Amino acid sequence: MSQNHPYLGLQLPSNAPFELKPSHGKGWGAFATRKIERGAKILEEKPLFVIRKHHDEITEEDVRKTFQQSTPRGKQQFLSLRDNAARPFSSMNYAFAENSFALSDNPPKHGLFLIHSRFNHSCIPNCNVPSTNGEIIASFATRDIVAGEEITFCYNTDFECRTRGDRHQVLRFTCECKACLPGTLFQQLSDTRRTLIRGLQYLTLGRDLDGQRQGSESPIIIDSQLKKAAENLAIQVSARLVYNLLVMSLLDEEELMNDFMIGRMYPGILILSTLFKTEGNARLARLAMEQKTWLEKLCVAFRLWGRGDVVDYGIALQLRMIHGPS
Ligand SMILES: C[S@@+](CC[C@H](N)C(=O)[O-])C[C@H]1O[C@@H](n2cnc3c(N)ncnc32)[C@H](O)[C@@H]1O
Repeated sequence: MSQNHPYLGLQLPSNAPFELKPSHGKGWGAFATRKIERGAKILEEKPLFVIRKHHDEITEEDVRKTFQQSTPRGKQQFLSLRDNAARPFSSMNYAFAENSFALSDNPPKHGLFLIHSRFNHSCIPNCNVPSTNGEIIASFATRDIVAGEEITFCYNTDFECRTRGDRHQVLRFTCECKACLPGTLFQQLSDTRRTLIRGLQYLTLGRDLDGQRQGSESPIIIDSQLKKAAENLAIQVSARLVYNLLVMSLLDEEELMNDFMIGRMYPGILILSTLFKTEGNARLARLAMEQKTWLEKLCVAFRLWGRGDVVDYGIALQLRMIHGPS
């Protein structure tokens, strides 16, 4: 059946390091045809077409109109899309939603991408969420990928803070990656690590994933005084550094540490480590950051635990200015 599947008509770049083929239990997917080194570009792709609206405002009529304006080849490629490689999509709007990526929020812009949309999801992926540059999107290997391995990215940006059950509710399919396989030690630890990361994020940002405060019915932080201190952005700089390094160590254990994650988190941690004004604290923070691994940095930073610094009050003031009044 896969010999005459419409996806075989999708044109890959001549140097693409992957092929499209059936992926067990996941429709079709992209599989490496040779070793792809960490950091290497996997695919750069232009959209088949673009719709300039917020995704929840895009209608069947919008997609139909844009489709009508496409070239005959574009039309044929759009019509070759299948709902998880099986049946034709029930509507053009649904086909667009399942095969598009946001290009910008302001002004809103979504592009339909034929090839990147064939990449399946993993909660421990080996590829970044395709990054945008104008209307072009690109994906890179976040670790070495061996020939034959499936190329995956994580469909949601906050999954490092969500447990398996939580993730599956959002995904609407059952992921079977290493972090999702029930009955394994890794999976149990994964849920614990991701819950801890969510709590540590609450402690440093004073807000939950959705930007909200937790009600008492969702006790990620059960110590009410600590929760209040977090919400008032009054957590000491020493504790902030420890919480941040603990997040990095947990991400490392979870196999989610990669150049994109480092790029997102490290600059803030580095700034934090230079804020200490008390000499002994400043020395310890420097020593922590000089260590090689995240765990080693964390172990040294633990020696700062509970040590107040003259900068604590100033940081709270600055953060309140950034985050607004609590
Ligand atoms: C954007 S498509 C990915 C390509 C799709 N497999 C295909 O054949 O066209 C997203 C759909 O693929 C399936 N999928 C993606 N990742 C999956 C996973 N880890 N486990 C099971 N199904 C998955 C789901 O049906 C999902 O709605």
